[in-house]
Amino acid sequence: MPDNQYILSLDQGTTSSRAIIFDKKGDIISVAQKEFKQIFPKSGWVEHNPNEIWATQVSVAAEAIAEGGLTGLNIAGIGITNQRETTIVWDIDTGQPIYNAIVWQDRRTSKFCDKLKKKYADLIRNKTGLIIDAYFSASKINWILNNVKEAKEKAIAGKLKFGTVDSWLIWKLTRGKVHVTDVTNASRTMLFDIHKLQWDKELLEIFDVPKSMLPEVKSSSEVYAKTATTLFASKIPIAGIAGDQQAALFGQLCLKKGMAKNTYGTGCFIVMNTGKKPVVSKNKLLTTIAWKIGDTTNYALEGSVFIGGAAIQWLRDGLGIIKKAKHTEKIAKEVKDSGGVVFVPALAGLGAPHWDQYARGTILGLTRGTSRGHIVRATLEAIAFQSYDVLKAMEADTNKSTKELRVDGGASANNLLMQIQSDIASTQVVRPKTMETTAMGAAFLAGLAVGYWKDIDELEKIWSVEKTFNPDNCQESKNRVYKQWKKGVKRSFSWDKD
Ligand SMILES: Nc1ncnc2c1ncn2[C@@H]1O[C@H](COP(=O)(O)OP(=O)(O)O)[C@@H](O)[C@H]1O
Ligand SMILES: O=P(O)(O)OC[C@H](O)CO
Repeated sequence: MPDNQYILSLDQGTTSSRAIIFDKKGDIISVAQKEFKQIFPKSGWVEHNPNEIWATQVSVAAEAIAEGGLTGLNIAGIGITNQRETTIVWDIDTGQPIYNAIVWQDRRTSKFCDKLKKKYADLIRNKTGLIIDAYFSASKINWILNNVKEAKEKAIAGKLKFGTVDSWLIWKLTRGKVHVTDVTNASRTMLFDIHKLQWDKELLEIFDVPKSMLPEVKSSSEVYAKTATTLFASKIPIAGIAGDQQAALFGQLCLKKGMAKNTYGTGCFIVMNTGKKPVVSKNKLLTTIAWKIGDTTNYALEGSVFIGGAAIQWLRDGLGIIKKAKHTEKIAKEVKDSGGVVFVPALAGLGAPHWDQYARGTILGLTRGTSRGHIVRATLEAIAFQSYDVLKAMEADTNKSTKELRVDGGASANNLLMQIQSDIASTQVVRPKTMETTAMGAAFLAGLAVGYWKDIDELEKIWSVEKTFNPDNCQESKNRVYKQWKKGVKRSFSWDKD
């Protein structure tokens, strides 16, 4: 591979599209990022404009290439990583989406999912590893087909395509020639059998989705297609795809069974590599596909916490008690503990391991002595406690204690939060030097496919530690606050149910 070659990673997230160029040492050459509009048509509904997703993504890609002083000829391969579950349906005749992208956070299909739970909970869990919830793509496709004029007829006639964001981007990058996804994204649709690695006929019937709409499912690291020449003035191989949480697991090099990472972004996503066999959770975690490279499929357990850093945003934008997210560390240090305050940030229901879509945010234990510091500290504790609840469930499922948790995402910059996490979970919390682990994971997958990096050993040399947080030994106080937390969580359950 000549020296002037790089890997371009497209990281299409919930709030922004980013493009990052990596060199062989894993160093970042350039980054470009654009936010796009969040559309909230009704309470609980969240949409994106797929054309805006595409426009922002392609423009940041061009910007990153130009900023690095490069052209398409310098890009050895493209890796794509994306917000998962978000559902796009488009018409192959017009090339246009028939509805906005329905975002993973969207709750409009909750009632439909409630009905399905009664009959299909076990069947769906056994085939897909998932717990029935509006979070996943299947009920969102069903909604589009039943609510957009003529959609059902067009779908039956084979005129519509469905894709998670990776599929949509590849469709656009190839000017409508290639309709693919990878196993990690497919495993989040609720239509994919994670054991047989294929779309499942029975699930397609339950959700009333014609098979012709679905993309071909590929591994996470192979050349799927080349970009259309008109885009980057050269045909660049698209060579890696993974959902963003799986990409982060790979980018954190959690390649061995038992290794786990937590991404502290808007939500918290804790994912543990469980090796070559899927582990069926007895504790309401999701079984999902970590990646497939060659013929080898790696599985993972995942716990998604819906509100993580978003709780900090709420302190800033909702309550107005902080000016910047990063101020939380200093403010929380003004008090020695949360003074008995417990904040359960169930602002969008509770995800793993509770799965209560009717839970709502709860602040308990207020007294006249409660200060802003207590509430801010309770918020940081809540992020750590929610993640710990998931970790405990993982430990119970795998019969092993977690020795090390690798961390990334915006809120992992908060040293106090990381220390609280280490203390409460009694585990080492390890923050890497390169925090762009999601983009890096997709770059690694693409780079392996095109021979930019030879093998995993070469990747191991790239990842390095920035800071390690070691747990304190205050078991007694830990037990006390955790007990209070559990009490608070119970109080938040079913709050919004009639
Ligand atoms: N120093 C900090 N302390 C606590 N939370 C932070 C800090 N910096 C950023 N955050 C939170 O991290 C989130 C942004 O992280 P990011 O990884 O960019 O999220 P996403 O990819 O989900 O958009 C925001 O919700 C923000 O409130
Ligand atoms: O875009 P993020 O980083 O908020 O991640 C979204 C997840 O993939 C949803 O499952």
